[in-house]
Amino acid sequence: MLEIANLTHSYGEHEVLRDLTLTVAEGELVSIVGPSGCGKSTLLRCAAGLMRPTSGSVTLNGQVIDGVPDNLAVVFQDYSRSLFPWLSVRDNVALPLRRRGKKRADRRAAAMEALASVGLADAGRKYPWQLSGGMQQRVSIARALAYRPALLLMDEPFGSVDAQTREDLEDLVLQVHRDEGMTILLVTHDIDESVYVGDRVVVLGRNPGHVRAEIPVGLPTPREQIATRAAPEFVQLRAEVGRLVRGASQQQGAAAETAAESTPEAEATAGTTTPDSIVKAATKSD
Ligand SMILES: Nc1ncnc2c1ncn2[C@@H]1O[C@H](COP(=O)(O)OP(=O)(O)OP(=O)(O)O)[C@@H](O)[C@H]1O
Repeated sequence: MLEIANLTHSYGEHEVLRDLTLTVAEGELVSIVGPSGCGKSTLLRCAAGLMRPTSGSVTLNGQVIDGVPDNLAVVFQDYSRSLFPWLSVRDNVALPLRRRGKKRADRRAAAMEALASVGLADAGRKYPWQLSGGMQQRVSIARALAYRPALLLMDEPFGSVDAQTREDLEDLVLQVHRDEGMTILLVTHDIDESVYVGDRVVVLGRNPGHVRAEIPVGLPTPREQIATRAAPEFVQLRAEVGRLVRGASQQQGAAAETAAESTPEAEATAGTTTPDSIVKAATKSD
């Protein structure tokens, strides 16, 4: 389904990813974790076709990605910049469906169905700014779900919501993954979350970013927030991933740290998306 081969990316002189190879099978949910600045968002932007890698390739179902493909959706952490404030919630969700060639009434019906699946059946006529942060992120997720992408990319999608909403959204993503067989690549800072939602956890090392380890998560499904997290297998996996991420953080000495320091401009966009890419992602289906 998704094949990332020998991907290298540099911002100017700063090499962020080197020779990274990763395959995601159809219907798989892969979590990506790694120390801050190891290039997780850069990897996702390259996979989304929002950014061209310096070298290497990304192919989706055998097609080289060279621009944002039609059958892909992206959910970013920064929901406040990815919804259009002048469109109702329903129209925000319906907008990308134009690209699917659906009629207006069908687009709206699909949007309402997706909103209902994220518990926002009554919010369709509201505007994004009338909703809480967690609700706005659910709208972003509904928009991605309504589009029924072959591949869903999520960059820290639950990073800005409260703990309870975060758990609800994790379970929603698991449900969609299970019911629709959707292929998902999810970047997170949260080690527990990477194990709880993942079929596989990919740990990135840094300076420059590379695949440090791939850990299959053999936990039974459906998963449940309290029982799954209390299971000895979960506790063991979490410890293993935690050790690998900590090891990756300590991998490089102070010199490498300094070399990896980025410009203020780069920091302004690190871990999120540029305004351009947000607009492109949000309007890619227009
Ligand atoms: N547009 C850009 N221009 C220049 N440098 C950038 C740009 N975007 C990111 N960087 C730099 O590339 C490195 C990797 O950034 P990236 O956001 O991909 O890492 P990350 O693993 O997602 O980080 P975090 O976990 O902190 O969100 C960082 O040093 C960052 O400052």
